[in-house]
Amino acid sequence: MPDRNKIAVIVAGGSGLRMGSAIPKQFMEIGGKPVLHHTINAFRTAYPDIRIVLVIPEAHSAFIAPLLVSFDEPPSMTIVHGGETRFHSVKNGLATITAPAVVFVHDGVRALISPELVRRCCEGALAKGNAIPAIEVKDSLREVDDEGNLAVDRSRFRIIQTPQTFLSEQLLPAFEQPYDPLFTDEASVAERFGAEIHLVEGEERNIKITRPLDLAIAEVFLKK
Ligand SMILES: Nc1ccn([C@@H]2O[C@H](COP(=O)(O)OP(=O)(O)OP(=O)(O)O)[C@@H](O)[C@H]2O)c(=O)n1
Ligand SMILES: C[C@](O)(CO)[C@H](O)COP(=O)(O)O
Repeated sequence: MPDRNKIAVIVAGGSGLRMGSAIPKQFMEIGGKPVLHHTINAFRTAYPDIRIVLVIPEAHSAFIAPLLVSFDEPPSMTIVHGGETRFHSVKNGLATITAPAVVFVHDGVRALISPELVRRCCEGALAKGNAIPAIEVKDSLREVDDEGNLAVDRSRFRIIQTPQTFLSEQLLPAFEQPYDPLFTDEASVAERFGAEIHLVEGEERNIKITRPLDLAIAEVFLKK
């Protein structure tokens, strides 16, 4: 397959209610730089010519300028407004894509991602159409319902991460489907549209910064 454009749709359109911070978590600083700075840098390190599509709520526009000045060399970046749910935010980001590309959809708050994982996902998508990073479950699992709870075999499950990476011709048509609350990630959207999903090895450290404890963990890794 000839060399393809690479586009990272970085979704940061959420409100971060579980973090409970005054500043939205995607703009909080770690090691003197906004969380999104670290996320964007991992993609630029993996592929210096990558195009970044950053999805943020209109209400957070004031945070864009400080983010841009945090880079020595500002990235080539398209800014798009977020939607009501993650699905709608991703859809707004995908609307900017007009030519064939490898598309990474990544949670802006997964700032600990390594450039190696970005490259692994790209190679997987080029080989199989999509690549979804996943890690094994460390804890015991129980299935809970109204009747009680039951131990389940954890080896049958995986924890799913981002960047969920696709050839654009597979991902864009899938996002024309009507929204379903079961669409918690891009793999679920593409699968409903008929795609076979391919997992690649994720990273333990690629956490989604959700609560204050996650921020403390991120500081350990990213503080210089
Ligand atoms: N309408 C939305 C909701 C979420 N996201 C993004 O999807 C990623 C994963 O969501 P999560 O971390 O759960 O973010 P929030 O929705 O901001 O958090 P909370 O549920 O605590 O409010 C985040 O990068 C978030 O900004 C988005 O772009 N648009
Ligand atoms: C996409 C995701 O990060 C994969 O684990 C996750 O599904 C996002 O869920 P959220 O409820 O929107 O945070």
